[in-house]
Amino acid sequence: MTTFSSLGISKPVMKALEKMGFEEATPIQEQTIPLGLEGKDVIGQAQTGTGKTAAFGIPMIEKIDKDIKKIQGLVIAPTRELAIQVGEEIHRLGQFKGIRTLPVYGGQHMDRQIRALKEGPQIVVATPGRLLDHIRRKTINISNVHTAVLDEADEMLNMGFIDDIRDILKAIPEERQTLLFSATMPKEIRDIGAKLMKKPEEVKIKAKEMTVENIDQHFIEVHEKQKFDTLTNLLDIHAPTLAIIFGRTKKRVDEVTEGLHARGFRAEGIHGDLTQGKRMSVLNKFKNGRIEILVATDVAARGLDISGVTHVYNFDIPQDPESYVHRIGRTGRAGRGGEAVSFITPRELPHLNLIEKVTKGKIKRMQAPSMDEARRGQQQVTIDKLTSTIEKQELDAYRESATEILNQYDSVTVVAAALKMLTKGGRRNAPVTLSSVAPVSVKPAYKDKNKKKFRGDNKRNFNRKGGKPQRNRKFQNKRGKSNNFQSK
Ligand SMILES: Nc1ncnc2c1ncn2[C@@H]1O[C@H](COP(=O)(O)OP(=O)(O)OP(=O)(O)O)[C@@H](O)[C@H]1O
Ligand SMILES: [Mg+2]
Repeated sequence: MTTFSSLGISKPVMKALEKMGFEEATPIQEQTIPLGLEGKDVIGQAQTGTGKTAAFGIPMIEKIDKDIKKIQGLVIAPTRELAIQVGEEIHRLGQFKGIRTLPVYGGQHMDRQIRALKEGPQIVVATPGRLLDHIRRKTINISNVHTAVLDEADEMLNMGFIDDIRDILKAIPEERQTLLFSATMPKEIRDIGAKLMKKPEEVKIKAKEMTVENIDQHFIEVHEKQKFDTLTNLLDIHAPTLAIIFGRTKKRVDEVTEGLHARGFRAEGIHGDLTQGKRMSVLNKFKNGRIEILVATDVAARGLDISGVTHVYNFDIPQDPESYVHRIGRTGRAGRGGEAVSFITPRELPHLNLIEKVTKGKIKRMQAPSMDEARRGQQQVTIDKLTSTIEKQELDAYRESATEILNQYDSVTVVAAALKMLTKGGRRNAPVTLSSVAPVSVKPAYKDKNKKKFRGDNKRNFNRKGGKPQRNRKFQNKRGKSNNFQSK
């Protein structure tokens, strides 16, 4: 067990950690915070939900001179929602040191952002496009930045972002400290990253699998046309507290969301074509439980930390194994459990094999549930509610009417009628048709690289390779959550 105080953390940050309920450092924090404090460049890789934000946030905060009202720390993240979330976590960590943190992202009023930048934030958490806009307009000064972080580094160094990142880093002094963090780091991308750094130290928290072991992973082989019925049946059986459903395209997300509405589920979609205001309001509704289902493109795949997400469904299998890791990592965070179910059409089975091989995980086959099981699932939800009402007592006001009705009908009939009335699902048969989509195929690059092992290989063999069994370390934070982070 490593306490934060043994890592040489200052009093104000210790006070913040205590307030946040962080008692012990997670393995990635334990290993990278000292390096960060020494000023070393670091490439940090650890599973989803294991505290990478604080791993780079804490040393960054420690190095800020709070009397200098200039941007000294810069974090770059791939999506707006993630920039906001990381900004909030850094703000919490730096609250007693009096550090000003500002998120800067697209879709926000430029004028308002420029005004906020003039107020002298010391840490900026930005998305690359908007940050470059400010650099080009000279409305941001990052010439005093001494610490730069790429969160979701492999995504930031991938084709879509790499040119922007190069341009941004050019505007920061070369003697900076550069930190790269992600749950996934393909070697080619890591090599690109290392070229932007000075003698980087690599910290990779060893784990048997790339995905967190407390996420139960399943797949269902299902034809395209049956996916939607399978989904609603599963939702009835699982009765998730909060669930994220990933679809391949924006149109797909819209269609699945509409279909879920037609069948009586509280769901909203999130993707890049929505206004920023809408994106935020959908996410907020999801966070405070006003909707129970978020249907999303990969815009929500990385980094988002929403407590209470119990289930992730890959309505469409993702193109890259890395994307699979991040998507399912929206559940099973900070040591909690979670369940992930992926829908695979028969032609996509080789793609599933590739995902298993790259992530070194086992995705267990499960059968598509029947309508009958779904109906029982719906009723179970009602029964649970009924049971908890019984346990709470306070039923005296209803006893007289209950006795009257029981004089007329037998008890099973009465309870059955009550269950029927209370059980949702009247709209479960609403017809829903989605536009058809082509199956995902294995990218040629992956195919070539994995050709030999991949073709005749049997899943079992490549799942068993490498890595010793992991020990689990439990610790409880003050909010009462049991954090079962995996230890090294
Ligand atoms: N030492 C700790 N003790 C208790 N909770 C922690 C600790 N460190 C982080 N957490 C909490 O764990 C959750 C996950 O942290 P974080 O979002 O930083 O994970 P991550 O490794 O960046 O995941 P991802 O790869 O999905 O981005 C957050 O709610 C965070 O506040
Ligand atoms: Mg993260």
